[in-house]
Amino acid sequence: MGHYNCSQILSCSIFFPKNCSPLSATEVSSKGFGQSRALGYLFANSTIHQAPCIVAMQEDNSKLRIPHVLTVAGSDSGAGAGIQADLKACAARGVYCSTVITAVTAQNTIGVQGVNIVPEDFVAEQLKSVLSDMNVDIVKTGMLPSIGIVKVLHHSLKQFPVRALVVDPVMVSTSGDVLAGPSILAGFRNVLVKGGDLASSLDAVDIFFDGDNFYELRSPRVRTRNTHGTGCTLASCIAAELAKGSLMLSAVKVAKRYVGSALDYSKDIAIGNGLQGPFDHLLKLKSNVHNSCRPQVFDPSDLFLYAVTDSGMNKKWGRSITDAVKAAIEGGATIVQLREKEAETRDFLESAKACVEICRAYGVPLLINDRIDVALACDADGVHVGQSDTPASIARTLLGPEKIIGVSCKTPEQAHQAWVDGADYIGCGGVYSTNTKANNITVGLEGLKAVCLSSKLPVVAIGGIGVSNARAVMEIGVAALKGVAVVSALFDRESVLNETRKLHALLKETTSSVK
Ligand SMILES: Cc1ncc(COP(=O)(O)OP(=O)(O)O)c(N)n1
Ligand SMILES: Cc1ncsc1CCOP(=O)(O)O
Ligand SMILES: [Mg+2]
Repeated sequence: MGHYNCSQILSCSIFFPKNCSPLSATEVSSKGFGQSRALGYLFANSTIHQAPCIVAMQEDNSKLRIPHVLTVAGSDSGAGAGIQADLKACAARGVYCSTVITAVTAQNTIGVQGVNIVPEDFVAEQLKSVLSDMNVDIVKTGMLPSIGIVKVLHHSLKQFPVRALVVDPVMVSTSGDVLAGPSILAGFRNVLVKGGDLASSLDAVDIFFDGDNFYELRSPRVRTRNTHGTGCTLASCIAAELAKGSLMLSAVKVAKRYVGSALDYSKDIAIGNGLQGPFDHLLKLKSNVHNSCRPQVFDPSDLFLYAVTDSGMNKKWGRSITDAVKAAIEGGATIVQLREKEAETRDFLESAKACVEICRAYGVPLLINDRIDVALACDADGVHVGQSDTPASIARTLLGPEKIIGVSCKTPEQAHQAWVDGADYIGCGGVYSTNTKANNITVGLEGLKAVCLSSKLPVVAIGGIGVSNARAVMEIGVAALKGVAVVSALFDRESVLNETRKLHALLKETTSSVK
């Protein structure tokens, strides 16, 4: 991070709602920035430095106080910018966002086809509704289409002060026209000058001024057409971080990093036919497009033949994890778990990514044993955790609602807790003793049956199971038992394909006779 000297700064002025007095202020006018087009400017009240942290603050022992940003901006029908971008950015950053709409625009990725400005008195009414009731922490402004609306906002903020104001004025249009000169900037203490639109620069360089020092914030430029709404999003994200109690500089840094990640994540998505598309604030669309052939909901029948890998066994037989996984699926495995206890994290991640590709191509879910970080990094379908691993409730929080979570249980109480924690299935065992997990307490068929009878979740049996005893396991005849999970009977063998086929055929036979 570099420092800029004061000869590069011009003065300007603006009000703050808390005291409405002009503060000394600045604008960066270094050569490159002064000549650039479509710069956005963001401002916020420096009093935020004394702000307490309010994230999920408890009020009167019962109410949870949620950080709250009010955005005062225009609606973008294409939902890439404006109010819609602000809502998505705040949601992504975990902050409540209320909205006062100043104008309704008809726009898409091609351009703006129409603008309908909301009457001043109705903007005032919206402001009063929200500010008089909702404990707003930070106000963020976007499109303020008339002096009258600026005055209305000023008046409302005098009546209902907030902790800080983040202003995102449009100074220069994308076409290069100056829409507001330096004089409107007088009074800001904290200023961020965005350099993201300087297309000639390899990096995206912004300059932040906190009233005393200048900081250069540099990140790699993301090459993408999907940049519509980056300014609104950056400003909203700064507002969101401030609402959570961040200091100004860290709020700006987090916001810049968030926008960079969102752009990078969305760089190849295609929405609309125009030159500048929107990006994905929630970092979700790409994976959904990518995974569109994958079932979104866990299907308990996937537990039928559960193949669990073991790197030691694959190494012993001279095969890679990917070859082992492919052979198991071709032999009939209906779900795969990578249980790579010895692997280095980097190697594990690399093979996990390759296995995700393979499993996705076959439409078979892939879970990761123990390692939630690896599951997230390779976008696996879920994880399997044991009683001494990360609790399933935390795994659920980290992985979100769609991923599959399995939990090892030996007792009905553990099975109940797994259900409470948001798990999808239970792995019950060891049913029989096994060298694969030495010193593991076995539950036997009785223990398996007790867990299955009590469980609200589907169950897969594990531990010492193979062709010789899979029938006995399935024949306990309890509806919750959906299949068997197997390590050595598939992978500590010469041919994974043949062993999986044999076990699959046997399970098929068993289930048809049990029915
Ligand atoms: C399907 C399935 N069931 C149980 C386990 C065992 O998990 P855990 O208790 O965490 O033990 P480790 O596998 O980590 O040794 C499992 N992996 N899969
Ligand atoms: C991971 C695990 N959890 C309980 S037993 C077991 C090992 C199962 O391996 P195998 O199928 O070779 O008995
Ligand atoms: Mg474990």
